[in-house]
Amino acid sequence: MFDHYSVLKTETIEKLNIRPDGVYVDCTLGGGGHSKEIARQLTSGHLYVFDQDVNAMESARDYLADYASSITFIPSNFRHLEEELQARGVEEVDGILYDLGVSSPQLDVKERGFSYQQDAPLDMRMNQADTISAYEVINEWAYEDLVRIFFRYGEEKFSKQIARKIEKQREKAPVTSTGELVELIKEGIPAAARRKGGHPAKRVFQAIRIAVNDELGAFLSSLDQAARYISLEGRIAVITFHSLEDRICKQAFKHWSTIPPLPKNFPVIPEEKQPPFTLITRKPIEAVEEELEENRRSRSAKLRVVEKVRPWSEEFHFEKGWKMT
Ligand SMILES: C[S@@+](CC[C@H](N)C(=O)[O-])C[C@H]1O[C@@H](n2cnc3c(N)ncnc32)[C@H](O)[C@@H]1O
Repeated sequence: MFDHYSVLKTETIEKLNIRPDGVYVDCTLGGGGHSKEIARQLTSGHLYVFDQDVNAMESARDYLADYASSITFIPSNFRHLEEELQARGVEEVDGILYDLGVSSPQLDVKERGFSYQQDAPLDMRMNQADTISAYEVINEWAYEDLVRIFFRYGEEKFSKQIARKIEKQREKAPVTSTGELVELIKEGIPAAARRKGGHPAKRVFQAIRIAVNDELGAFLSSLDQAARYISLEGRIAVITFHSLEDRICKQAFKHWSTIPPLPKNFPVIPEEKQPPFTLITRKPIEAVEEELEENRRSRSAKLRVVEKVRPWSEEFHFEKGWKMT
């Protein structure tokens, strides 16, 4: 059975303003904790749930068995949000939730290769049907690409040194396990720096995981679809766990809720320039002490919520203008 602590559960459900007859989407089903809370509040309403991990979906299906008639399971990447909802005849929804990243079971099942704490094959695919795993990234990607992802997605200062160690090793034989990779990362980081800032492999593992699953690309592409799909007065809630996803969320929400620059002396703001969303959380909501005591992962969690106040206009499309800084 999937055992998963649902981060910021009470706060998220409260901010989603669930209507018993509403239509909701949980983009990241995982263990099903948030979904169960949403489903419990529905009478004639319906919940669509996405997860690209079929194992997660099968376990959550059991966990949610009491609410089966109110839930449609969609085993797909949430980057296909619009397409999958359209295929099921859904025209708009009243609330969408993203609780990003990996679930505890994905981290805990050693063979999935997400953890730097346990020796396992290099994998890290959330969707086990995907063709690129951590093995391909580590053994086949060019030195420059490794440096780029370690630096951008892991904010690792010693990206070049670590990539050089990997390059040297794979000239002799492929790197096949997380244990071998942890050793190479340690060798690439000077001893003094290795003792600071948590486990030395943490940042590089995060970077590889983001790259393998194209996590930022999927999130960016899904967000604009969510913005179009949500009904008036509907809300989008996002829980992020690291600064890169939080930056995307914060900037997208700001973009959707701000009047774009207008020519000087513009007499009135035309309707299509009026921002379609308003911020429900000016500052992100973080876990309270009680939750922090129960769950370590909640420490880095940030919840942001927006509400749709006007019809969507393509003027506010966010993905096209986003640049990684
Ligand atoms: C943090 S867990 C969600 C936990 C869930 N809210 C709960 O209460 O149990 C994130 C889940 O989202 C899934 N996921 C991450 N990125 C995804 C994507 N792009 N498309 C579909 N599912 C994704 C992962 O496979 C994982 O099961």
